[in-house]
Amino acid sequence: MAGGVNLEPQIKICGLVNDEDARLLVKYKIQYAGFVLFYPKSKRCVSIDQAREIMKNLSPEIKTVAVTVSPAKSQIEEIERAGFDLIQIHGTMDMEGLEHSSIPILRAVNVDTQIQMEKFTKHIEDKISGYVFDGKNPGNGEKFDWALLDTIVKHNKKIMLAGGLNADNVRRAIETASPDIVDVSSGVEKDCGIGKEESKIKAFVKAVRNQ
Ligand SMILES: O=C(O)c1ccccc1NCC(=O)[C@H](O)[C@H](O)COP(=O)(O)O
Repeated sequence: MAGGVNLEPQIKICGLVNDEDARLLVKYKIQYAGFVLFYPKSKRCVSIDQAREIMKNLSPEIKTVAVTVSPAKSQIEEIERAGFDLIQIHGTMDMEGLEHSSIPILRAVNVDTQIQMEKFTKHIEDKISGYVFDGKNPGNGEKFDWALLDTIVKHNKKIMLAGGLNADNVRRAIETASPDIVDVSSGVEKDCGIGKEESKIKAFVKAVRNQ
């Protein structure tokens, strides 16, 4: 990646569905907690009320991320009112909704064979605190070619790497792409697919922190 090497990125665990998931994030000192909202097609989708209950188990230093797909203005407002730290946006950006919001944005870029960065007005650009580079279909455990991130210029934005990461491949991903944050969901999930598995989180954290 143009602009620096980060061999011990922060960690985001995405798709929390219950209190136990949240307690594991505290135990393993994970920095970001993601909640999939307003997207019933996802098995990890929770309501804002459920997310707020789960969040009570997090420690204050963990940043909460509302993960959305093409959120409407009213949904952006609801997310802001609920007190999330960041909104992660896949799909389309409702410029009017975002113009009037002050919640920092993580813009998701779902990568297929190349990375094409969007252009935004300065007002929106200033609200984007980082980019989440993810596989083509988010939350499906799909990787993309991490070396594509080599061409990205950071412009003071956080670079988050997602898509098919797990304890076995995350160190290689870090060494290839040197992201600021690594983001995982399927790779630390229980075999039944609902909720996070402690042994997988432990192994993931060990690999990221090179312990
Ligand atoms: O997780 C979902 O089901 C989901 C649905 C719609 C939009 C985004 C979604 N998840 C976003 C993410 O959490 C990241 O894509 C994720 O951390 C990477 O997922 P995975 O490849 O399963 O590790």
